Amino acid sequence: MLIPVTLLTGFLGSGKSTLLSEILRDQEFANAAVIVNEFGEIGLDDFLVTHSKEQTVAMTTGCLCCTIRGDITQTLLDLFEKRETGQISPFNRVIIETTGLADPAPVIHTLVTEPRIAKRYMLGGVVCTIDTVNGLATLAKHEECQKQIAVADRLVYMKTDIEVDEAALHDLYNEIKHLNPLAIKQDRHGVDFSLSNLFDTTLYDPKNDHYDIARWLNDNVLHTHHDSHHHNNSGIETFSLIFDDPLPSRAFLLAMQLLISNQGKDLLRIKGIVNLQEQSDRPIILHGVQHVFHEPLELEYWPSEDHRTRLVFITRNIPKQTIELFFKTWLSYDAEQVLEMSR
Ligand SMILES: Nc1nc2c(ncn2[C@@H]2O[C@H](COP(=O)(O)OP(=O)(O)OP(=O)(O)O)[C@@H](O)[C@H]2O)c(=O)[nH]1
Repeated sequence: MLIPVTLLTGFLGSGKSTLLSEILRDQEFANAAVIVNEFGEIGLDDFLVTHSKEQTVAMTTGCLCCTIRGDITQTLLDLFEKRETGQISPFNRVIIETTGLADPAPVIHTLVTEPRIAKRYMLGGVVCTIDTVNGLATLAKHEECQKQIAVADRLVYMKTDIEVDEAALHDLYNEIKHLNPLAIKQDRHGVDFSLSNLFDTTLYDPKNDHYDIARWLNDNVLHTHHDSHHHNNSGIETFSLIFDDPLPSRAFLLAMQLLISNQGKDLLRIKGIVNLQEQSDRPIILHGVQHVFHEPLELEYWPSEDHRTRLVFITRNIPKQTIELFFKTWLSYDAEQVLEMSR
């Protein structure tokens, strides 16, 4: 059983620590281990220190972007080791709070690509807090904030108990909907706010013991409201591609590889389920963040009646038409042409 790791992101002062201490006060998350990247300052909530001391690791080695990959690997391995040897209580999940300025991508890369980590942990999702009081201004000024929002699975609107200009709030919600229509959004002070909904956003649904593609892709948002072609100044957009017929494996996988190696940094996130001609009864699950891809997962069976290939993209400055045309071109080649081009 892999231990899920949830990344808690959000801009400086947006409420990450506040949300985290709330999580740790909840009985349901009593067995969570916490890693805090402090960026050279001590900001741990008192509660957190007293209640889950031995399971809280503070990393103060500097800028997350530069040091995180080595650090996070070592920290996660140490935690696991201590868990195995009984030095700390057997945590069942890990929450990593990143610094406000950090790009979540390096942490996700580490989780997915470092083999010792991938054997013990899995990405349980990315949660991003949003400061509804200062959000619009921050979004306009900081590209990394837009990116944090774009790659998140769950967004939490914080500080909604503070009165702000209705029109500004409306603009903020709109802006966020365009940056990330797929993420499930919650109002921290809303009546139906639920901490449990922030976790376990993976394909496998442990409650019902099956793969839940619809929940994972959450792409019905795109189909019902049309794809988000709205261009704001961030250039970030979300769209899905659907292929009705099974795809030729070689052409498809090569196209995917080319796309990732050439456009990787602007493919903020790709998720999908793929029907390949050669193995049409066993779908392939794709999951990537920028130029890093999980080893494609092969399912034994189709989780639902829908056997179409469905790919969801969150891109920056790559319009849907470009990707669509790219696949169309590749998939139109016959096997021999593809073989020729892959040499
Ligand atoms: N009224 C109100 N205040 C909040 C809420 N969330 C956070 N705050 C306050 O906002 C300030 C910043 O919150 P933190 O939780 O420290 O934010 P952070 O994202 O961890 O900040 P950094 O660690 O600096 O990146 C604190 O003074 C919090 O008490 C909220 O929902 N309502």
